[in-house]
Amino acid sequence: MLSFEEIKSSLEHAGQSHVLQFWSELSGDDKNTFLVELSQLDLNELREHCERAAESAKAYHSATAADQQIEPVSSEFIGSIRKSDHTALTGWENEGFFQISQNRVAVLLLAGGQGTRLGVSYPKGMYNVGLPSSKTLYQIQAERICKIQELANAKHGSKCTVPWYIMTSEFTLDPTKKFFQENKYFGLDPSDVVMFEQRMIPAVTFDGKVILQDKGKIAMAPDGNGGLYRALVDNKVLENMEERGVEYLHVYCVDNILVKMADPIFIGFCVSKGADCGAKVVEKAYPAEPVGVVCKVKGVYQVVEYSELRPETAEQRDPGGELVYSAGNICNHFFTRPFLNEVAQKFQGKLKQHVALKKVPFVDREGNLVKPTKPNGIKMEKFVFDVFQFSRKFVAFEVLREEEFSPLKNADGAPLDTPTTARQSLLAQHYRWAMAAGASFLDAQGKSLPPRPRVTRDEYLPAVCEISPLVSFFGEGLEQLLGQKVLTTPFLLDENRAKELLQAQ
Ligand SMILES: CC(=O)N[C@H]1[C@@H](OP(=O)(O)OP(=O)(O)OC[C@H]2O[C@@H](n3ccc(=O)[nH]c3=O)[C@H](O)[C@@H]2O)O[C@H](CO)[C@@H](O)[C@@H]1O
Repeated sequence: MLSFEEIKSSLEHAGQSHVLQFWSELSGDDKNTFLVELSQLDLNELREHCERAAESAKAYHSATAADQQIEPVSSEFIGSIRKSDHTALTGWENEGFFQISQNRVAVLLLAGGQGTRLGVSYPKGMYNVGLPSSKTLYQIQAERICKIQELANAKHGSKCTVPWYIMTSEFTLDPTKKFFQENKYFGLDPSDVVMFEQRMIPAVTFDGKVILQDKGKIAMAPDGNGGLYRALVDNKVLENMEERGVEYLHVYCVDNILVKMADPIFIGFCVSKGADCGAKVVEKAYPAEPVGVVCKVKGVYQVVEYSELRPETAEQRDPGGELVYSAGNICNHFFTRPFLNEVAQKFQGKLKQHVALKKVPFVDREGNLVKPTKPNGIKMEKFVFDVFQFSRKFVAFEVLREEEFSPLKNADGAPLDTPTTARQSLLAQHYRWAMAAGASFLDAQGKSLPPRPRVTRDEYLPAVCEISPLVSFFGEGLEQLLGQKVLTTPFLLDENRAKELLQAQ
């Protein structure tokens, strides 16, 4: 820990001496806590950070939009589930399973966000969207890892591991760790779940002053999901991957209830194409949908984030009436370990800083706590996809929204991306799987329910059917369990029920 004098002089040097303006009013304990916090700041970079933030704030409104010199990616460039034949899909899947069975594949969860829009005080992964099983997002994801290992083992006679790397932040590390411990890591080996923390950076006023959220506390925020690359270095995560022989990473965000972790088709597609970097996309649903778009900027593949895409660009349509910028980013990325190494060594300091203007509570000069009603602060964030530009071979892969994308962003009451839409998406998918396996449903009074094999989350679901990932990941293996079965809604297929169904045959 640095001494008070050292910190004082560094803050003066950075033009931030106001940070200590209430020092004399703090208790001994508060002084200590504050010194610890200040010692952890990168004081050498503080001046540059504050100056850059102030410049960004000035440039924010006058800036040439990030989406200038933007071109759509051609549809031929994008690999696609919909447009590929059975042979191609099976080939990629086999390749993916082979790599998994050889311990070359890991998944990496971005879980450092604060989930402000959802409005919960705990990590989003701990959210229970109200499924019959009451499973949380973390549990669903953990069980998918168990299952993918089992499927790869069954195919290749292996005993493989898919390590789970989880990037957390100061907000999410402790509760996430505790939650996993309390739940015995949902059946995974704790040594294969590697949690690490991203850095936090100070929020700054429009004129470049660090914001005090309390007399002895700076307003800090995680450095964006692109903080991943620095966090990989800080926490020696790439070394851990190398020791385990991991070559391919599937990086994903916490809130998509349909995420296909370590998806063998996606991994196999990227590996077969010799890609070092890849992204899954879905067709954008409507122009203002809050998803980034995969496109080219100045000839280089990139994602332009929804917050930086002008409405007039988002609304452009081709002569057939389709959105021109329709390749919606679902925050599912593929990276090779060598590519991540290169990014970590050469490029992570060069990643673009994105500016978000936020309402940041602060203490004024008199020491009163103020909750601003309009934005007063700047939070700088890096984005995980900003490394695509450094890729030698980038590929995009289009998947089906109803099978793979239903994010939880907003609290119930909002029209989309809520606990209700997430729950409905999963239940609709599981109902379709049961139908495809040959099941039919009765209501609680024993009356037969009309089949709707192609139902989606936006339609009326005739029956409630939830299938544990420990029983089936992709809908596989259900004919044997559910074929010709008449099931009563609500129906929960967990491992015990699966055993009973097998024994009854
Ligand atoms: C920058 C980014 O990736 N944007 C994507 C993100 O947008 P969106 O704005 O929804 O991004 P979120 O804020 O939800 O963050 C995405 C993920 O990154 C994590 N996180 C966020 C901030 C942070 O400092 N640390 C951290 O780990 C979150 O926990 C989450 O798992 O998902 C959308 C799909 O749902 C995509 O269309 C957007 O292009």
